[in-house]
Amino acid sequence: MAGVSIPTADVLLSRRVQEMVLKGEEPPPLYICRDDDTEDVSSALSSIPVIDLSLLSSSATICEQEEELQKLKSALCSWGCFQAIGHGISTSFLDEIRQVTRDFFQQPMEEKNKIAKGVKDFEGYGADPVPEEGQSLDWSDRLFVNVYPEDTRNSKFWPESPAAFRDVLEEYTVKMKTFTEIVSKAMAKSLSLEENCFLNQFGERGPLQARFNYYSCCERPDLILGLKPHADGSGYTIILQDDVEGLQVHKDGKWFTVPTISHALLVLMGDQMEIMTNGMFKSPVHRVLTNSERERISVAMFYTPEPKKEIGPEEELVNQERPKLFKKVEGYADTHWDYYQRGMRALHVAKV
Ligand SMILES: O=C(O)CCC(=O)C(=O)O
Ligand SMILES: [Fe+2]
Repeated sequence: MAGVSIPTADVLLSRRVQEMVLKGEEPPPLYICRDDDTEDVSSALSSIPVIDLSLLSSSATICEQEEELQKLKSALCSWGCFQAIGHGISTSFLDEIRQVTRDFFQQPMEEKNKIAKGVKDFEGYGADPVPEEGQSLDWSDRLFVNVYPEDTRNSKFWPESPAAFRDVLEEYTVKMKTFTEIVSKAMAKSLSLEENCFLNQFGERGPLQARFNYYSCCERPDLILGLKPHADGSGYTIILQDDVEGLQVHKDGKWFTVPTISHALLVLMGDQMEIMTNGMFKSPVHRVLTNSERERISVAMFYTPEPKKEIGPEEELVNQERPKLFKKVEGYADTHWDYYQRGMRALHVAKV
């Protein structure tokens, strides 16, 4: 038909979903990806396990510690994720992070575009590059920044407005670094491994990268996803949700909604932890639904081994019943860092 052109992915990715919604535009066809009839969403009572990290500290009894470690192992071997409570980060501080995130996205486009990313880059405000042609697009905008180690930060991508954003993110980074130390040790202990083994694989300079997600309201939640099904290429990811549900984890052929708990952090295994545990911990496929009434925000913190580090299955987890499932994978050049950067699953390159 002469005169009618359907916008391409490149054109759409240079625009913001939030902008289309504010202008009252119809969702373009490239965002349409799901056929609800084929979806199998679980209404089962079983849900993502909740782990109380305070029960893993030396102030808890040995019996409490053992019990919580068993729960942790079972959660990661079956679900590949858990909701962490008792982590020592106050609800009021978590609320502050949620608030600066909302305040950032509520600003005029002009302000946000001061830290816009290039179409093919990762850092900055915008949309992810699409790794494969023909993939549907996500109904979300995001801000992605390196936060640790400090010398990898690009201050030009750290918002100056809202005024509190930088300080809050800096404080959150410090807390996340401590959190990853606690959780990495607990995961090792749950598998009866030396407590520092995963931390040694990540390395002292294992990067933390923050992704602030904004899911605008969507008039067709039956057809459009906030984030399409994917597994994270990270070591593991720590997700702070707001009070709007939307995140779902795939398990046993069904989708399970992650309940919102205001003081909890969802810890979700990525491909690198699946490799390091020789497949014992699962890196679950997950997705985000859209919502016609309320927008949603989340903050995902990706924790990844140092880019140049070689990682592989812990030797103690390789035995006759569980032969080595993965090769060692190096950092650069088509290996773990490369795949993580492209947002693709690393597992298929790492299989023995
Ligand atoms: O928004 C969420 O809850 C999940 C985000 C996520 O899966 C990601 O950023 O990789
Ligand atoms: Fe994810």
